[in-house]
Amino acid sequence: MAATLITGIGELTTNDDGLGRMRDAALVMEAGVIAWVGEASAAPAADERVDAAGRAVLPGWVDSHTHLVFAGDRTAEFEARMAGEAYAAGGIGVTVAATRAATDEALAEGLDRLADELLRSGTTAFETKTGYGLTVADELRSARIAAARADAVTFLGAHLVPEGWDADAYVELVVGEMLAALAPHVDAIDVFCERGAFDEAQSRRVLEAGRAAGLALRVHGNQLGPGPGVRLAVELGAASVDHVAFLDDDEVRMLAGTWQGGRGTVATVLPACDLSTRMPLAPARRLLDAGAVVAIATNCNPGTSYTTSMAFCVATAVLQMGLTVEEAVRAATLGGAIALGRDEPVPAGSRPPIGGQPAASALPDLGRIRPGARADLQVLDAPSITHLAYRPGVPLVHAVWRRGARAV
Ligand SMILES: N=CN[C@@H](CCC(=O)O)C(=O)O
Ligand SMILES: [Zn+2]
Repeated sequence: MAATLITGIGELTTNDDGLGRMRDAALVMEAGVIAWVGEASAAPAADERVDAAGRAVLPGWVDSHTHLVFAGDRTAEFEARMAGEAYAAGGIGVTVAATRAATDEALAEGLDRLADELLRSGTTAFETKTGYGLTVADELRSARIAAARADAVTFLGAHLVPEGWDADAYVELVVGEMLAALAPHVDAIDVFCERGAFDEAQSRRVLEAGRAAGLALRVHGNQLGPGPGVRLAVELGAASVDHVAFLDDDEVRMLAGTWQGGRGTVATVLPACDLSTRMPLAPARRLLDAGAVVAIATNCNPGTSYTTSMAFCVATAVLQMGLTVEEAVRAATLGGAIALGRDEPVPAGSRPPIGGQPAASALPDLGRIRPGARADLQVLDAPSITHLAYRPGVPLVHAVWRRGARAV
């Protein structure tokens, strides 16, 4: 496979502790991975040479929380919310009905459209969830469709109690027949632990069953108000707890404490969702100050956050959550990779460090620009990552490489 040299990089954000943030840099990609990183003046020869002309280069975004397998539209619900109505978990049911009625082809086309949109906006790896099927057959086809395009797939059968079901009986379906059908196709299990969705005992039942099936754990927690989601995620060693808009000091300390002496639970903040539901912004600044590991993701879904723009989320995290640009970029790249257990290479036949399905072939790490990492990067039409927040809303993506191939 031909080697590509990108030279003339004005500012290179590597997320690598040794390499840091470099000026006048160059890198070489070969066979889908980064082969060399260093000063432009020391760059080796390659088959193809690209001049970045002083632009900034950074890892592609790693969007670790999306819901992209769905049909239907919730514009009216959004309008009502902007007119003052509160978001309620029950809105999920509208998308469930439309998703069940859609053909496989329509669902796959919808996913492809959003995945292409992600790529055009600099996202080179993404997770997506089931959760709009809520029958064994509908969840299974969502997982299969997702697996054809996403880098990681999460089983979210416990998204909402479907109409006509008793909550505890539905949980038994999720942890029984549904989990058995989906486990071979997914990396993780998730539960919406919130008033109007699943309570603490039901959430625990779902997560413990997922863990017994060898899956990594995720929790939608503390989104609409204080609740048991974060404590449960920490107690059970979840890979991530997502939303975290309502956290007390103990919960912040608890999340930070999970990183003392090993892998912990990533706090994934979803700034576009907080804005679109008119909820308080998650306390990302407090989390970082306490020593927690934070990821930023879009939570792209038709109800609470219909955006694929990680750049928008990064700008919001800087302008409204108090992160520096460097912290926000790290959370939206390496933070996402950590949440997905992909921040280190995964040898063939072994599981990613957070659990999940054994990798069929070796998987290079995501979220960093360093030798051996997957060659996923974006070139900005700007001299520095600072422009992501300094010029909010401006489409700054100049070029994208994914697995070493030019994608944009
Ligand atoms: N909170 C639960 N699930 C989604 C919302 C899904 C929907 O409203 O369709 C979320 O992450 O915000
Ligand atoms: Zn979500």
